[in-house]
Amino acid sequence: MFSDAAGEPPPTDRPARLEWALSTELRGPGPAPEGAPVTPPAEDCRTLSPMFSSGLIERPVSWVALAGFMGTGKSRIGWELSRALALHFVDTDKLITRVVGKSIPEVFAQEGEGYFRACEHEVVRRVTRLEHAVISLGGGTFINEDNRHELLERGPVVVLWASPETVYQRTKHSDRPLLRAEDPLSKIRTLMHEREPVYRQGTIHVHSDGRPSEEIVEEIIERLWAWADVQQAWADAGPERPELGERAAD
Ligand SMILES: Nc1ncnc2c1ncn2[C@@H]1O[C@H](COP(=O)(O)OP(=O)(O)OP(=O)(O)O)[C@@H](O)[C@H]1O
Ligand SMILES: O=C(O)C1=C[C@@H](O)[C@@H](O)[C@H](O)C1
Ligand SMILES: [Mg+2]
Repeated sequence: MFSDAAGEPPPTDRPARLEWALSTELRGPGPAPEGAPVTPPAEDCRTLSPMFSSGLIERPVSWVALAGFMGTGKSRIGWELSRALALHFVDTDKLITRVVGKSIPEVFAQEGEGYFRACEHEVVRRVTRLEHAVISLGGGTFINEDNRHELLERGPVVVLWASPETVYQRTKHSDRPLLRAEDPLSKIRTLMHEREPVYRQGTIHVHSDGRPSEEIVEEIIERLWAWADVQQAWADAGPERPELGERAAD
């Protein structure tokens, strides 16, 4: 279960295991997440083109993270965005399951949510050091203040939004420990309401309700170009530039 593509067993201590999981994750795109198109773009085989870090591919950013509530599409859209931008793809939930060697429901049940959140923080520290990557976060990752600060310092964070009803439809057949309830739709509404002010602190906000993934990816790329243009204008303006706290394209 834990051998990588080369058949090597993973290391047993956690930091080395995290490095191992990151390096295998970065080796290539791996399988598409649930629901994503089965056939990747023609130029994308198991590994990215050597052009991807050479400056020959025009893209608005070389690092971006996706945040938002469960079921808003971070994993699926992140993977498709990474293919469109020819960037590596890291899904932090998936990375944690690889490092810990348990599914997320198992981690929550056997190790506790606190342990999961500690893993999440460690993973954020590592993924913010990566280059050429699209990072799909877990639904709660951006809620932690330290994580949020580190992510926003690193680059743009695109927040995906969907209505509680859409989230319910997209998650009802899967096991998300925080949505296990007699009335999952009410649980979604309550948790979303609590988290909404925090998600609003993202850089760019994109709605995913009733929209095909291609359209969402296209909008994200357009908004990232607009954001990058503003960053460039600030950089060109030199020391007289406006406050860097201001954010574009929302
Ligand atoms: N735009 C979309 N249209 C239709 N289905 C979608 C769309 N985006 C995502 N989905 C589907 O919704 C389900 C949940 O999506 P996904 O796993 O990407 O959400 P997530 O935000 O990563 O959730 P989590 O926070 O729990 O990891 C998947 O089956 C996915 O294929
Ligand atoms: O919103 C959350 O807190 C979570 C979302 C999922 O992505 C997983 O990270 C886990 O189920 C917790
Ligand atoms: Mg996900």
